[in-house]
Amino acid sequence: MAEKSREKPIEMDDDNFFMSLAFLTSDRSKDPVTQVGACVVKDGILISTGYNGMPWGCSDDILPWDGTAKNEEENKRPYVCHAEFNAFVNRGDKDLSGCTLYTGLFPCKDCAKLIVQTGITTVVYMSDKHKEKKKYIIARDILEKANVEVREFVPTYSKLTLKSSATQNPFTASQK
Ligand SMILES: Nc1nc(=O)n([C@H]2C[C@H](O)[C@@H](COP(=O)(O)O)O2)cc1CO
Ligand SMILES: [Zn+2]
Repeated sequence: MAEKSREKPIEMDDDNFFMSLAFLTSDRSKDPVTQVGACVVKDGILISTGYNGMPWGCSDDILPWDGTAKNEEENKRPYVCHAEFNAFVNRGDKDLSGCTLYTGLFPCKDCAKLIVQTGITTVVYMSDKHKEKKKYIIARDILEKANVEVREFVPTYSKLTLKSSATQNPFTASQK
């Protein structure tokens, strides 16, 4: 009997796996404009995940997400917990020193400070679409000054097609 030929599975490395997980996590966000997901990883093991949303117990429906209200306090932006922030909160009592953070969007300056203070040593991001804005210039500067390694993720895995408004691009990876 002829033996069935088996294709060797393509290896899915840490970067492709954990960024995909960050994007999957982002789908839980109620933000209709920008869904962001993040995960924290130590030595190839998942420590926690987070996505952007209102603080626990605050309804998602009491304030508009779209930034159209006249006063700042009537918009969602100042209230929302960022994906990275929630990933840190969700870690429980685990030590984050030496961890890698995967995030769909480049961290803001407040999350950059948390990254440094928690001892995270590497940040992998998919999009830095707001990089010219001051708060991201400052964020990058904070990470650089604190010697946090920052790198852009370039997908190389063929089996994934994920979409997220974090990048405004379909995340269509292909094996190179
Ligand atoms: N790194 C990030 N993580 C996040 O979770 N967000 C969230 C907060 C908001 O819900 C949404 C849009 O953020 P902003 O562009 O208005 O600020 O994305 C935004 C950024 C960008 O700083
Ligand atoms: Zn942030």
